[in-house]
Amino acid sequence: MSDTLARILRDKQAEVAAGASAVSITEMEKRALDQEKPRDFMGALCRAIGEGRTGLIAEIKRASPSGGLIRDPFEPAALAQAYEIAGASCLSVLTDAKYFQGSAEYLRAARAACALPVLRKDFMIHPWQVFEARAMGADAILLIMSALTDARAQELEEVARSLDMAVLAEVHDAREMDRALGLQTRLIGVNNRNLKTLETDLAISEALVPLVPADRIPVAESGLRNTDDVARMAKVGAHCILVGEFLMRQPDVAAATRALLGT
Ligand SMILES: O=C(O)c1ccccc1NCC(=O)[C@H](O)[C@H](O)COP(=O)(O)O
Repeated sequence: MSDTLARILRDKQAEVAAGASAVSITEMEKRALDQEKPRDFMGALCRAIGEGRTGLIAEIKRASPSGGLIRDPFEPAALAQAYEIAGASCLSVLTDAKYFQGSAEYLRAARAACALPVLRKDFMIHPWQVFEARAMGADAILLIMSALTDARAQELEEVARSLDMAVLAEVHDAREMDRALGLQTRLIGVNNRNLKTLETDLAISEALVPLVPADRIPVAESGLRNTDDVARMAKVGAHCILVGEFLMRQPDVAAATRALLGT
C-alpha cells in the first residue's frame, strides 16, 4: 500500500468510520433527503454537446498531491461565478481535506454562488459518503473504479440514483472501462492521471475514449492545459472535459476558461 491512491484510501476509511460514528447513516440519509432536488449534471453536459460546445466540468481545487498548493487565496464562491460566466457546464469541488485542502463548506459556497450542477470530488468508498455528498448539496459523485469492487461501485451508484444524483465513473485502463460499463451511468470519465504515480498522459484518453460505446458520454480528465489539448480530446470523441489545476493557476480564471473553450 505505498502508492498515492492506496494511502488516500487507507486514510479515507478511517475518516469515514469517524464520520459515521459521529453522525449515523440513518441521520445522514435524512439530511440528504431534506435537500432540494439535485441540479441536472448530465443534462448540462448533454446540452453543451447538443449545442456543439465543449462540456466543461470546471474544478475548484486548492491543492493536490501532485501540484502542492495550487491557489492561495482561494475563494470558492468567486471561482464558481467566474466559471459560470465563462461557459462551464458543471463544477467539480474537491472536498477531501487531508490531501487536497478541500471541504464541504467550499462545495456549499460554490454551489450557492451559481446555478451550475456540482460534482463532489472525493474518494467515495461507503454509502455514508453518498448521503453526506447530497446533504452538503452535491448533485453528482465520482466513482473511481480502481478504488472499488464491482459490488461496492454498484451499491454506491444505487444510493446515488435513489437520491437522483448523477455518477461519473472514472477509469484509467481498459479493464476498468469494462467494469464501469457494467454500471448504469452514462458518464464515463477517462483519467489521464495515473493515481498511483500521479503522471499524466493524454494518450490514455486517446486509447480509451474510442472504447466508450455511443450511448455513453466520455469525459476526458486531468492534464489538460490549452486549446490544442481540448482539440486532441475532441478528435478521439471526448467532447466533455474535466479541468482543474491549469485553470486554478490562472490569475483571471474567467478569461482562461473562455480561452480554453475557444469562446
Ligand atoms: O491531482 C492529483 O494530484 C491527484 C492525486 C491523487 C488522486 C487524485 C488526484 N486528482 C484528482 C483528479 O482526478 C483531478 O483533480 C482532476 O481530474 C483534474 O485534473 P487536473 O486538471 O490535472 O487538475
